[in-house]
Amino acid sequence: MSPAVLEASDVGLRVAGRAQPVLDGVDLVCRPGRVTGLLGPNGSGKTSLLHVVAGLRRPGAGAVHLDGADVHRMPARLRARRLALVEQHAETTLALSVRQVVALGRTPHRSRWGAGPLDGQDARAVEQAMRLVSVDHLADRGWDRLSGGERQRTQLARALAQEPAVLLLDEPTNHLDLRHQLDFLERVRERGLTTLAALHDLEMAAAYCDDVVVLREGRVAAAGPVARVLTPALVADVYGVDVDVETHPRRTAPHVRWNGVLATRPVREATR
Ligand SMILES: Nc1ncnc2c1ncn2[C@@H]1O[C@H](COP(=O)(O)OP(=O)(O)OP(=O)(O)O)[C@@H](O)[C@H]1O
Repeated sequence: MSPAVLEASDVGLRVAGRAQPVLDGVDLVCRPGRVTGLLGPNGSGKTSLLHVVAGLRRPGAGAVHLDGADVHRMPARLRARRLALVEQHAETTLALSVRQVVALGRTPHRSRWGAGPLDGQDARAVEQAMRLVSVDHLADRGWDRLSGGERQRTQLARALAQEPAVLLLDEPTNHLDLRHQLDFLERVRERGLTTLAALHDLEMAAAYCDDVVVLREGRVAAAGPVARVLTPALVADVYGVDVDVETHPRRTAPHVRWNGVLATRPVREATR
């Protein structure tokens, strides 16, 4: 499926029992085929925004459009064909094999009565997705027996098997070792899908994102091309951390080197 434009405009979200909005006036544009990093401290609203953008949570204000169509008015099946979300925690006690978990990604493409074995394009998409993120050797293993990193890669394979136009990733590399982190983000980039990925690692964001959106307390603190936005001043202001942003000697992307927590500026926790 060709990459799409994903736009959120003036999105607001409130939850019962919390005085401050979780999201407030959030604007976001994810351009076709580009990787957009969603950054911000703990509790700044990244997961909530991904859930709104994925159509799982309805915003109290504003709207999300995918190629001009309102995501929250799309039939669920169509939305599931176009948007794939890889959640931060993929816990399950289901006794499914890795292949069966990846095959769940084909559900929105199959007929409602197609519960039997996959064939044709469905089977090809599952095998290709497992190969792409190197879980094909685990295909017959029980999903509940996998390590955290193997699970995370299996969830990416499920999302890729879905053949979406937009890939939404919530801290996709938090269980992965360094090699698999780099490999994972490389594979995501290679797919050329419109991607929105919540990331904590600023160095990874600098290396793999084209654009970033930085949230603070549910609002957009900065947005734009990574090299323009990810500056020492922004990181000091939003995270309360002293960093240098340099030209990497061997890569073209900027390189973020942290020096320590800024003593003079306590990190603001989101008001809970
Ligand atoms: N259903 C809810 N009920 C109450 N508070 C909520 C709810 N959903 C989100 N919040 C609050 O909204 C804020 C944003 O949460 P969210 O999980 O979106 O942040 P995040 O940026 O993804 O955080 P982290 O980096 O820690 O994963 C938090 O303070 C959270 O406690």
